[in-house]
Amino acid sequence: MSKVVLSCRGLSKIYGTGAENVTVLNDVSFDLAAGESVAIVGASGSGKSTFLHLLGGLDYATSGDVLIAGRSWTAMSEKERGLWRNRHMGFVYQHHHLLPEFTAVENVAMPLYVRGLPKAAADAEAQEWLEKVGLGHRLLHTPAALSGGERQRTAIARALVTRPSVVLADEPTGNLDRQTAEQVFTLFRELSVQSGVAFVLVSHDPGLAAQLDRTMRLQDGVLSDASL
Ligand SMILES: Nc1ncnc2c1ncn2[C@@H]1O[C@H](COP(=O)(O)OP(=O)(O)OP(=O)(O)O)[C@@H](O)[C@H]1O
Repeated sequence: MSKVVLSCRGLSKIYGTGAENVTVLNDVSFDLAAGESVAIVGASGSGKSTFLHLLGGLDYATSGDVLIAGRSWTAMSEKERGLWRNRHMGFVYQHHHLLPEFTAVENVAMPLYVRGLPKAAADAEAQEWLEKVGLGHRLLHTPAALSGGERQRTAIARALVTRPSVVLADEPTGNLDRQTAEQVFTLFRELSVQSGVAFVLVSHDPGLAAQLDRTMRLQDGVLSDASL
């Protein structure tokens, strides 16, 4: 059995209090092995983004816990969470979240600067990743001078440059046209497989979900295997 890199145990999330409350996650338990990929599907409002935020330690569960590489988010301070995310996790969202005043290389190198890597070494790593996503000819462009697909490829390079254990992706190609979305997603999946990164994808697109190892459905607060 391969190593578990992400484990959630009895995870619940209730928004609001009293009669107004909404139970979005109800006692969810789930393990992800190193290098494994899973798609989370579910109707709009079923709690997919909430779940992803909790997996990334970006929000607080009402009860239960998430462990990343063996460490629990609830046992960490905000500062420790930031360091642990930088060490173990990559994130890609529907919107690229690139910093507008920095070049593609600097955007990709940003998590390495945060780690304290000297700029020249970080930029060299970032350049390698931009070449892997087919943007070796766009190194010094700022986000405004990149196409939508190029921005998402830059965001993918930034998520993988730290060689994380887990990547969380929330509709990573949701803003792209169908053909570009498929190309960008296939590249993302292939690079994750090559790097041995575990992958959690939230997507409305069954075609993308089908490319991953497993599909799980979130419905009425319960996470279940969608193939059953
Ligand atoms: N801060 C909040 N306070 C109260 N309710 C919230 C909050 N954030 C989300 N919700 C509710 O929790 C439920 C789940 O929201 P979430 O965004 O996780 O769903 P989703 O499955 O990602 O939806 P979509 O596919 O439309 O993006 C929704 O009913 C939403 O209204």
